[in-house]
Amino acid sequence: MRHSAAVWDYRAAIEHTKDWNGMDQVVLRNPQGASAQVSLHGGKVFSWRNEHGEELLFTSSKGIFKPPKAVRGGIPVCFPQFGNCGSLEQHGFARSKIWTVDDNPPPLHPNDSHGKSFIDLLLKPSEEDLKCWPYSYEFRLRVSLEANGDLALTSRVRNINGKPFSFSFAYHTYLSVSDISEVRVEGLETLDYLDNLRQRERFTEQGDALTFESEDVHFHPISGQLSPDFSTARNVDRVYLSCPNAIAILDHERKRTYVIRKDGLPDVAVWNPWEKKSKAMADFGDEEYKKMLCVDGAVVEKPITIKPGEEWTGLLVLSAVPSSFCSEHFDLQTRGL
Ligand SMILES: O=P(O)(O)OC[C@H]1O[C@@H](O)[C@H](O)[C@@H](O)[C@@H]1O
Repeated sequence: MRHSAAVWDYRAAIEHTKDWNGMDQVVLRNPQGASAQVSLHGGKVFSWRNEHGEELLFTSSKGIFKPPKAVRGGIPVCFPQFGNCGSLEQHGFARSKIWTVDDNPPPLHPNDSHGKSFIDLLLKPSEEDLKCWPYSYEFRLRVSLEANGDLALTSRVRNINGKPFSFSFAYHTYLSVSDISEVRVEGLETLDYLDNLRQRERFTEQGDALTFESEDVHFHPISGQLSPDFSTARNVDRVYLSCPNAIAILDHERKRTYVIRKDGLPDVAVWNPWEKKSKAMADFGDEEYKKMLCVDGAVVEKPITIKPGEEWTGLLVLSAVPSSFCSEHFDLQTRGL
């Protein structure tokens, strides 16, 4: 499929195809050659490639491709529950459902369509679903590949029920990294977080950017204690609260920076299973924890409640840029956005 930038047809840049498991998927392209693959299984972005064809999302080589199991990697949507804080299955049911494509989605504004392609996926509860979560809703997920290669996800959850309902949410974003010990997360300094490895106890992050140590156990430089809130961590399973709307993940070895911008998503979950948990997960390679980091725009601490007829929107925009290009520009954004 060829597209001239001058007559870019954003609807024609969408290809409906099947993944290797025979599951329906949609491929979005931009004029520069970036692409995103979206699977209807789980309503999930499966792959996001830059214009050089480099994959920016992690997918486990041991992923289990058998619905309804969610394949480990990409960007599964956690809804209507994040983690196990509720009566539903871990991370909610949306990630294991088969979504549909809206063939007639609300159009883009003409000024906003240049070089962009997008798809709207829909999830509505079946009779069976209503038995385990008795609320009627319409979930519209717009996945959009921008002219500059950014990936934008917009979730709209509408209450079409007779009474209010509450939910938590996350874009469970598996970023691909060169080596976890080369990665630094900026934007979470000094924030409070709930530590899932310590019964969701609340801690405060130190002033340094979050890094991930590969070998030795680290001690707090002042107290000398092995400190849970020391900003160098190994296995991490935390929910940072009331975060800024831009977070940067710097991969020094690859000289690439991921920037996450978000709106309507106050919290940020950070997860790396590290060695022991990796070995315990059937759908994850023993060493694969070195190649990924989950950084999720999320709503966890204070669930969203929407009344009948109301709609909630959560926006996430992912960029992957050379670190040299990003540093100064992002520095201003994290502090001032
Ligand atoms: O194995 P799952 O259900 O995909 O979850 C992966 C991880 O997801 C993280 O968001 C959770 O905080 C972790 O506790 C969990 O282990």
